Amino acid sequence: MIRFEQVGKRYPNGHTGLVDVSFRVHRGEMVFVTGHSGAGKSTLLKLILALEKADAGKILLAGQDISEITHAQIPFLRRQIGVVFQNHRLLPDRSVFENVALPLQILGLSREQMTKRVHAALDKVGLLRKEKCLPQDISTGEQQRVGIARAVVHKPALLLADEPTGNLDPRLAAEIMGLFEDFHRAGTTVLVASHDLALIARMRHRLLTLQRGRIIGDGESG
Ligand SMILES: Nc1ncnc2c1ncn2[C@@H]1O[C@H](COP(=O)(O)OP(=O)(O)OP(=O)(O)O)[C@@H](O)[C@H]1O
Repeated sequence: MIRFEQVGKRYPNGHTGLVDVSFRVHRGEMVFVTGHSGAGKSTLLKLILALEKADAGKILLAGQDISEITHAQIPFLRRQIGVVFQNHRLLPDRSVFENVALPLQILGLSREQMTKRVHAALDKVGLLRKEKCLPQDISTGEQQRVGIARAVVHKPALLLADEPTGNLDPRLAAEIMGLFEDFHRAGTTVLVASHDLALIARMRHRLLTLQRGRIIGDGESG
């Protein structure tokens, strides 16, 4: 599903993003990426999303070489991917339903199909009964679950998350990670960047460890 071959990324200010990074993630795998602040976790995710461009090596996503992707191809690439951020970035003046429906609007679905998909996604994260609420009227953990519903509503083959449990207490963090495991079990490829080693260790999935832009470990997390 994802293949990095000797990928390097240096930012224009001279900061090292990634150095000689090679790995493969198979379809349906769940993988954690960890490392200290500045180790390159976000850079790795941004390269997969074509938000940044690698300046060495090759990146393949579902067989497509995205190191050479054109602007016109980027929307098609992103349709295969769902993204969850730490601060979920919900639109404050739109209801839970409308926030989750956003990624579907460009797909040209009928109102009926759209409602069905949004309800299915909200159901998966246990929030069907909150669909009419505004983000400010639900808890932080619920807001993060809305962010996850929005990331999966278009049924992406790949789910990426950047510190998705960053500002949640340990119980909520475990609950959110449990949701990622549910999507993994249902066949989605899941890549989660996190520095919450205690939580990762309890979950037993593959763990890639980055240090100063290099992969220094690739093994089981538990
Ligand atoms: N847009 C940018 N411009 C310049 N340098 C950047 C940019 N983004 C990241 N960097 C640098 O690249 C390196 C890797 O950063 P990255 O954000 O990938 O790390 P991270 O592991 O995600 O860190 P954190 O856990 O703090 O989010 C750091 O030295 C950082 O300062």
